[in-house]
Amino acid sequence: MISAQDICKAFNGQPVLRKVSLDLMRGEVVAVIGPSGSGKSTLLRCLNHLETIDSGQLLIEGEVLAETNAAGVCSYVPEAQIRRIGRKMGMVFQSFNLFPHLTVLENVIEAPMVVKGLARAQIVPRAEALLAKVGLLEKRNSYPARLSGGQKQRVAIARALAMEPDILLFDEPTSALDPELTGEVLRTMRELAQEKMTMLVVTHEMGFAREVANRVAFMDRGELIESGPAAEFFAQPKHARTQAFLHNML
Ligand SMILES: Nc1ncnc2c1ncn2[C@@H]1O[C@H](COP(=O)(O)OP(=O)(O)OP(=O)(O)O)[C@@H](O)[C@H]1O
Repeated sequence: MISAQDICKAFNGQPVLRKVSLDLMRGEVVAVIGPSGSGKSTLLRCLNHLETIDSGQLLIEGEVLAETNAAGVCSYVPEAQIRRIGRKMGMVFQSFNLFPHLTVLENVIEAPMVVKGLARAQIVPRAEALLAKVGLLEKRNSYPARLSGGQKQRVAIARALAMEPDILLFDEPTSALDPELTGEVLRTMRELAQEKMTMLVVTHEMGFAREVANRVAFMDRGELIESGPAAEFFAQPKHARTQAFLHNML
């Protein structure tokens, strides 16, 4: 699980996250929604240590990643620990971030070989099983340039799963896709949710948030305004800012 408490983050003196607190329990799917520029991606990137926080506390699977003392000084655990904790999380980006010079299969086996030191023969069967799971086994020798956006994103999901993470973080996984290709990616994510994969999903897909997420969190201007069970959240948003946002989106 993830526990983020009172996370603050500024870029060039401009606050982007203002005391954001969010918990993600094991097996839970949480969707983070909100207007453009509200800090959703920054929050996700802070959880995955792609950005550092200025203050607050981050716990990943019960282990401290960063904490802030009474004097307000924030410190991270040592680098080796950061890397080990980081491996508990897999990340899927809006822009896929596949290696263009590697085939689909090579993309999936790269990190387990380089980061975990697994032998190729050890990881290939698992990589092939993951590609079969996302419906792309027949593309294993293709290069990313030959795939559609939806296929690329499904490879990116298989690649993240190949590291056997406890938690998957998705940063607007369908935003770069043509509308007709979002369905196949959302279907894969829905299957993962059914298998009780713990997932935090920054998304503009209200349908996904409503149907698949257990909980929805709404961010606006760097603040986490409210969060709650998906059905309740959509039926009875409590805060006026949430109501206005949903009114425009739905
Ligand atoms: N590396 C950075 N340097 C400076 N400013 C940044 C950086 N990353 C994000 N920001 C700023 O932080 C604010 C929040 O950005 P963020 O990408 O987290 O928002 P978001 O809610 O994910 O938006 P979107 O839905 O458009 O992706 C924005 O004003 C953005 O310009």
